Amino acid sequence: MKKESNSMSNTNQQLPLQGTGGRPPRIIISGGGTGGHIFPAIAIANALKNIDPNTEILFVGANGRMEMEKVPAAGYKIIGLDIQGIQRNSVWKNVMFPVKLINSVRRALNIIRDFKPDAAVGVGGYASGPLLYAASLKNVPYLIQEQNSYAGITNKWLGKNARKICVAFDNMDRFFPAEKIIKTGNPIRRDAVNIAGKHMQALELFKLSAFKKTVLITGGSLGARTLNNSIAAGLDKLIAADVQVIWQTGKFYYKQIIEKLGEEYHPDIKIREFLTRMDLAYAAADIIISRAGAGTIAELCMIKKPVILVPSPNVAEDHQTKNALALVQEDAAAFLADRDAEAKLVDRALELLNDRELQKKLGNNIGKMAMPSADETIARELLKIINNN
Ligand SMILES: CC(=O)N[C@H]1[C@@H](OP(=O)(O)OP(=O)(O)OC[C@H]2O[C@@H](n3ccc(=O)[nH]c3=O)[C@H](O)[C@@H]2O)O[C@H](CO)[C@@H](O)[C@@H]1O
Repeated sequence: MKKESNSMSNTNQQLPLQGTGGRPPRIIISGGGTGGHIFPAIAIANALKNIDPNTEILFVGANGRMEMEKVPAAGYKIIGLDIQGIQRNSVWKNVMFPVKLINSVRRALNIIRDFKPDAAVGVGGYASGPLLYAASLKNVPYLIQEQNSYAGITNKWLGKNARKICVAFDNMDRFFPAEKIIKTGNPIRRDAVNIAGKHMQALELFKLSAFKKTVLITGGSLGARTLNNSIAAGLDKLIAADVQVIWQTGKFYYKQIIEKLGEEYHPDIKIREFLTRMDLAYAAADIIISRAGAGTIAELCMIKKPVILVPSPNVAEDHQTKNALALVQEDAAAFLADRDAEAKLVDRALELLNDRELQKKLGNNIGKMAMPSADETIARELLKIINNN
């Protein structure tokens, strides 16, 4: 596996930025479903625009999914395909799947015909499959960005025709042809991790006291039931310890938590459905409790704060545990199994808040694992693909 350095090579910098016929490059970025796919996609788009503001970028997502809201909010155009994933819990819900898939490939072929991209990117999620399949039918070269230490069936299959596969973990040749793999790290939105000098602004936004310790709880882009239950079970202890909390519940759980606790439960407990300013949430936090999604982990490495990871056990091949252990092995994060969280999480958080030495060690070590230029490295790889085509 080839490993890219974090700084750009000269060869890369001298790349002419041109699409077909000398016009600026046109690129389709496809995928989504959760923040873990969408935000890396936006980071790659931002890096492409940073290299050449004239680059034309079109996103292709799945109707009804988070990308249809988050991508326009980031300033990019998106077209939705009428595609869903296989529903494992119900055979009936899958009856329309083959029809939707065929229609999505047709629609993707039309999008490619109209937009005339020089290259495409797939970040995983429902829309990547039909779009990249259509790209291969139309001889449009494409790159895959795999965030996790485990690749799903669709990405493995798409990997066969990909020009490059950008990954964040070692040993990915279990899933993809070794000669196509580049270890770039996961692309992160730079504004989400730019926390320098923002502590006061963060305290103001969340109406927090400068004299109390702050715990940030994040369950990833959708929130996490176990983290919510664990915090709810330990609220009295947190309040008694005079700790303030930014508690991101996730969209699915917010209403029921608010119904139970009330909007203004306690002035030190800030309950939020979704955090649009992750930078300020990270800036406010003394310690962070988090799921172990790949994108969140890449961000945590950049902000260098002490973290307790509680990986979700409900993801393919238990990949969040692998994501978390990669850090734990380097003494870069504390770890708590999902099954122990309700009984132990709040106590562990309070212990960590009182242990300055451990906080320092974890913060230093997690910072060593950051790969800050993944977005730019991937953007340059894509431009190389266009150049060589
Ligand atoms: C349940 C599930 O399937 N999780 C997967 C999903 O996680 P998920 O969608 O949670 O994604 P990640 O943890 O990788 O990233 C979450 C992203 O959402 C942002 N954010 C989060 C909360 C919030 O309130 N505001 C906000 O902006 C974070 O800053 C981060 O950029 O994709 C990841 C990357 O493929 C996988 O590793 C996870 O296993």
